Amino acid sequence: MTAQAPSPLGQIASGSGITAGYMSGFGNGFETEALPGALPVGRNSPQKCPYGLYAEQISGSPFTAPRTTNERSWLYRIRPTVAHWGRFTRMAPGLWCSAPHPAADLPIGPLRWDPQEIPSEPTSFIEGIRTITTCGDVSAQSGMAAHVYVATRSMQDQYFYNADAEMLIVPEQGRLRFRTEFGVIAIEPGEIVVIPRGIKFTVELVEGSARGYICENYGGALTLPERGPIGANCLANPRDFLTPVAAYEDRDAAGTMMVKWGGHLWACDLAHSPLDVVAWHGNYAPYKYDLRRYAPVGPILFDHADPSIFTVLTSPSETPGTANIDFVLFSDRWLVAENTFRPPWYHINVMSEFMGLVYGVYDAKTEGGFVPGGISLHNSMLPHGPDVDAFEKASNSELKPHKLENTLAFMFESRFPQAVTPYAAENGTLQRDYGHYGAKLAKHFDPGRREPR
Ligand SMILES: O=C(O)Cc1cc(O)ccc1O
Ligand SMILES: [Fe+2]
Repeated sequence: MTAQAPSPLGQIASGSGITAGYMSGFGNGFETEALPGALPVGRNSPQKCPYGLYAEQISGSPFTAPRTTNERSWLYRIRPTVAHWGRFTRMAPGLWCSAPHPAADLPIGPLRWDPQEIPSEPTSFIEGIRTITTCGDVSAQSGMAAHVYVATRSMQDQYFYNADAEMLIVPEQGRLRFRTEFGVIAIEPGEIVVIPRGIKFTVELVEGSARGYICENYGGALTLPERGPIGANCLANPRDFLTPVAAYEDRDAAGTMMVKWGGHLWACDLAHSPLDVVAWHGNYAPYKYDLRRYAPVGPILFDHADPSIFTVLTSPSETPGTANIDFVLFSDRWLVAENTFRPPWYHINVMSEFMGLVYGVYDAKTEGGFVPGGISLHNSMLPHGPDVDAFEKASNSELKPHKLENTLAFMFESRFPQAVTPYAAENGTLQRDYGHYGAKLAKHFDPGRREPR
């Protein structure tokens, strides 16, 4: 299980453009060092660590979790986290909310949003987090919040960690560089990054601005779904998940540490960078994944399979098969099913469905309403399905093999109903007439007409 990686020697420098190095595999026990010999051999806690480093363990699971879900890493760092600390004060509540949060006063029904606007004033990744929905309860470690982020500047001497949740980030516009305690992760639209709870990072913009989606997972760590009879290959393959090699900065400069804890943001002054981990080993670490490497499996003769067939990652709950969150992908694929209504069927789902679009057109909807950067929310047990144009097209077109191309939509699907934040309901991006698309579906019933079975 252990992957030995080539380590870049030396330190990371902000904006230096050094190529990020990665190790491959999902949930592996990795080991990596940015200075030769920085990792203690054969033990975790020697009396003195190499190079005068401090040893620190981060436990992502209870110590006693079964081996399959037991997560921890050992970090060898210039200062332990207690030294990257000060007197924290609560930051003003911005637009980042946690569950339970009061729901907007909206009638029940399908909801859809235009893209959130990218502000003209300087806005960092953390400042630009706008919560759209929340569900579950952050302090019960179950449920999630779905956010959009908008950013126009890099975080400068600002560091952050989320004690409440693991963060799954789905960029829609703009490349980002996550400088983390564990190393550097660079991502672009089409890729995702997952930062587990408690891991410190700062976010730099590579271009002028950025926008995307975040699933803040309060519950069980995201993991690969079982493949069952699909076998050992396809869907998201473990080797395509990439974890960074160790990279550190030894930098004594004034900065700010921000922590999200108990549903609030806290900040304190720092005198040195906390990204000071020279070497680490373990299986609790951030990772990235290129969604275009996802190998979809689907119906090859007739019918439309349940979208769970496109699950990339799942956050399990205590109830088998009942996910806290499923992260589901709708990407390029061939539609070949014969005598089949090929788009998603009309649907009422006990799970709630938050959808985003990175690029292209989503096949249940006519082009234009659900656009990249937009959102739809089909909440628990609320009906939804193709609009009238999509229905007519799919019911009448010739069923040749057809490729859905250059499309990337996704769903954060949760067992919990999602509460829309007052911000999302009132900021002007909610499409007021979306809820009525069903009324346009004509009656086709004719007792004298019978389609062949
Ligand atoms: O609502 C949606 O568009 C998501 C979805 C996709 C699909 O292929 C089947 C069911 C479903 O809910
Ligand atoms: Fe659905």
